[in-house]
Amino acid sequence: MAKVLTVTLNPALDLSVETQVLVPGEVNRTGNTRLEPAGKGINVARVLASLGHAVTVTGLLGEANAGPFERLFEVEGLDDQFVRIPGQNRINIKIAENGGRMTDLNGPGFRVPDDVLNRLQDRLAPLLTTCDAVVIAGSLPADLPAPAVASLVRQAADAGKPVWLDASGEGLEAGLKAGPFAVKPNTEELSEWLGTPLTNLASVANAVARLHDSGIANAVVSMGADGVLWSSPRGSLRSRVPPVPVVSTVCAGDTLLAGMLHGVLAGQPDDAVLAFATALSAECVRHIGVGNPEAPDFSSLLQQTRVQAWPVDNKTGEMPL
Ligand SMILES: Nc1ncnc2c1ncn2[C@@H]1O[C@H](COP(=O)(O)OP(=O)(O)OP(=O)(O)O)[C@@H](O)[C@H]1O
Ligand SMILES: O=P(O)(O)OC[C@@]1(O)O[C@H](CO)[C@@H](O)[C@@H]1O
Repeated sequence: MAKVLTVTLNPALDLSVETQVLVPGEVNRTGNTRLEPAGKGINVARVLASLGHAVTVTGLLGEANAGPFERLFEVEGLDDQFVRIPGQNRINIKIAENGGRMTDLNGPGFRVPDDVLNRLQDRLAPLLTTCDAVVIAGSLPADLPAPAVASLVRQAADAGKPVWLDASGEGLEAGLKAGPFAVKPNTEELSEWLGTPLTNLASVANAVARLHDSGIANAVVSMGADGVLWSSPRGSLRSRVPPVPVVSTVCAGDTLLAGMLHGVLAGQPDDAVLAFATALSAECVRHIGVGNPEAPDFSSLLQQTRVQAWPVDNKTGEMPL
């Protein structure tokens, strides 16, 4: 099994709430609620650890409410190398309505000290000597400038490690310029990066071609219920998800990324990598929290997941997602 380092610059306690249709401005009675330490890199780490990998988690962690995170790292066997900073980790609210609609309320995060990037890079340096891959995932705290993502991607790439990047907005734009090995935007994030709406598979493929033009070897585009498009130097594959009841789609992208990294590091064939990662992300949406590879019916989900080759240069036609 591999050694993976995940970087989370803006962790969050996720407050997940299941409810009927939300009526703004009214008292709404909820179903299940759960408060859990999260943030994209931490979610990826949990899935990778459950798949048997040795995972180190780093990034920035607010000291004021670090306790639940520290307990999670201990229980899940994650090596905690977070840089502590003053202040609170944000609380993000995830409202899952029983009709499948999700509403995310994500906070800006803590204020960071001036020397924080140097401290983080000092922490990363020895960790980069021993890991097989690096995941940099999630947003930046409000006052950490986006070029910080580029600095971290470059540091890991200069150490010879493949970087898997999952960022959005300015962080994505800056990070892409530093040449990560793989990037996992969803269609919304990719559309924002490109500055054009993505309405069909041909437009997604066009955006993916632009990622390749800018030097990115692996583009993994998550398209929600429409599955995944993975384009690499070996070609393009498109997966379709198995039918599942949807409770919460939060963490589905993180689960997908972890599943992809798991298969790639194991040297599995591309279609098997994508099928496994897609099935695991579909498992994830059936409940709150990250995907569970030990789900009793996981092999059935995997069997129902379809993967087909997709010609990325096919930019004609109005092929629906
Ligand atoms: N309704 C659904 N049914 C089955 N699978 C789904 C559904 N929604 C998402 N998935 C699976 O999860 C993957 C990731 O979902 P999505 O594109 O929403 O990621 P994301 O926006 O990055 O998620 P997040 O950032 O909340 O982790 C999809 O590509 C798909 O494989
Ligand atoms: O605000 P960001 O950092 O972009 O996203 C944070 C977040 O929405 O991502 C995870 C799901 O992918 C959640 O655990 C967390 O709340």
